[in-house]
Amino acid sequence: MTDAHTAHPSPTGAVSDDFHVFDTTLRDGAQREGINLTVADKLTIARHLDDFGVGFIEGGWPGANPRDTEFFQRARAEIEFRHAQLVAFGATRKAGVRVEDDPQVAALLESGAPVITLVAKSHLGHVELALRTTPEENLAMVRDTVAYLRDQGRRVFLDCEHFFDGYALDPGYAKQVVRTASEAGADVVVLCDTNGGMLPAQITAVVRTVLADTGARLGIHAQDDTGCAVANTLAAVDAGATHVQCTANGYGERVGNSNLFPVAAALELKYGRRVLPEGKLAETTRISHAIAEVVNLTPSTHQPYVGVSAFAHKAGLHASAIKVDPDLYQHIDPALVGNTMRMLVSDMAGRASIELKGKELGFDLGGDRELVGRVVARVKERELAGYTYEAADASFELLLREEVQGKPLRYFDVESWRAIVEDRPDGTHANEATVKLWAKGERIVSTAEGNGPVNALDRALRVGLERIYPQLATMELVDYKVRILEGALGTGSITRVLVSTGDGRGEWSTVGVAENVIAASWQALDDAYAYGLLRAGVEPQA
Ligand SMILES: CC(=O)SCCNC(=O)CCNC(=O)[C@H](O)C(C)(C)COP(=O)(O)OP(=O)(O)OC[C@H]1O[C@@H](n2cnc3c(N)ncnc32)[C@H](O)[C@@H]1OP(=O)(O)O
Ligand SMILES: CC(=O)C(=O)O
Repeated sequence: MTDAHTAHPSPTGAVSDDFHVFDTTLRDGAQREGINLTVADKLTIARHLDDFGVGFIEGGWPGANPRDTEFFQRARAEIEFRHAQLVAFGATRKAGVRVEDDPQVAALLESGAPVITLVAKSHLGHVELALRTTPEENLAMVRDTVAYLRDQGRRVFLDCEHFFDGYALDPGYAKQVVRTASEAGADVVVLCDTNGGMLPAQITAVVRTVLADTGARLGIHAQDDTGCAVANTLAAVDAGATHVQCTANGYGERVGNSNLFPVAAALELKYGRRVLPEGKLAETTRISHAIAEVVNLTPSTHQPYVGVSAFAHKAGLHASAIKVDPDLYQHIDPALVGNTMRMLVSDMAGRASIELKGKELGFDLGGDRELVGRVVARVKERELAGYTYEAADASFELLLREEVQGKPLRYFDVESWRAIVEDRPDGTHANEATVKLWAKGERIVSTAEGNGPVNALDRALRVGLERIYPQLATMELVDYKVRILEGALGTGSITRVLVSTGDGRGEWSTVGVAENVIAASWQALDDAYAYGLLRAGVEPQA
């Protein structure tokens, strides 16, 4: 027998083998509805995961489809893993087939992966109904496949599918599968909550008993069907599991898998266990978002630790305590996971929220209670009218500057604007807008067409102003959202428009509210360009 550790030494930057963070984004994560990865996507994600510092990256099922087979060929040739070992996933040999003759097992070896995870049945119902074989043959399938792959110099982990449900049905048989795998040479036997129906207390009790009764090294693989996958993973660790299987952002079959990022953060920060290379925890937010980008899913804003809202504070009472010490309303310092604290301004804000937000924007408002009180009152009044400042930081900053300086910040004054939509007999529409403005003492009358009335208005405004403010040429609208606030009033409802604008260096958001969607859009555009010019360092009008 070749020793797997000798044949495939760990990458130089790997953390201790005593505890495994095992990632299965490229296998179980790829089983999520809506994720369709190319080989190039898989290679990119593998690089991100290696960069993060997980110990094992399960790359897929070689032989199951050409993409996974190619992934292993290319990963070996193209990626120099610094922290992780590549893992190939597959099943135990088929019932009644010699392991040497099973093409699926041969494909696992051909993948060249130094580590192989085998999925095996440990639930008697599955042995009888899904495998259509006997309990004894299932044990032989486990024994033969593990021993054969070990003989071929591979390190082997064994996933016991449906372990917890199987244990409830027949604990003796479930444990026999664990012992068989361990005795045949599996380094870790992973107990899987495949249907994801378990709760943390059940996991702790079963893992503790199986560990005591078998002495095998145990791992945990938890699906998230009860919303407890992360809790179940940690419950297994509490009971002695030393190998956790997770996926980036919790992607996985059905509702998902145990989320790698909160699990790694909890292990490092709450358990005090070093599971990532030095300095890598602070990369958590970046890696989470980078992987979301590759799989083409918007990162969840409310994901623990890494979401943009994970350390965003809205309530005035929270802000008043945070002003004294951020730890009073935060379970960790966000910088530990590469995230940042943010203050949200809304009608739930109090003085402290405004002071902290002001500080974030570079204003020291601490000494002026009267000023801060005025800003709080204005925000509450405007939010009642339909404005929302938590989603429109730039409009809030303009409001704040107006209160601080005692007058609005103006780059241009509006005499009037007009937008026309012409319905033509052939069903098409012509959209035209005219704006009349004053800027730097000059009267400007500008007309433009657009693919809608708001676009025409936007273009007329820019065309008119660009000669005076050439900085506007770098700015573009990147998002436009409309929301009807009083649905019951139908077409007479109040409309809120949120606009995001970018200048190649960053983005900012502004808000407008009116009974008329075009008037609300105009307000948001007016703020957007005023804020953009402020960002560009242009002096406002006196
Ligand atoms: C819990 C999990 O998520 S495990 C991961 C599951 N992932 C996937 O299934 C994705 C990749 N799968 C595939 O591409 C295909 O299902 C393949 C290539 C693996 C197999 O395809 P097919 O040969 O057409 O078989 P099919 O998918 O219909 O059925 C699976 C077969 O494996 C057998 N099988 C299931 N589990 C095991 C096991 N642990 N050990 C051995 N055989 C098994 C089944 O009994 C069935 O056998 P049969 O063909 O004799 O009926
Ligand atoms: C192996 C696996 O993905 C499961 O049992 O859920």
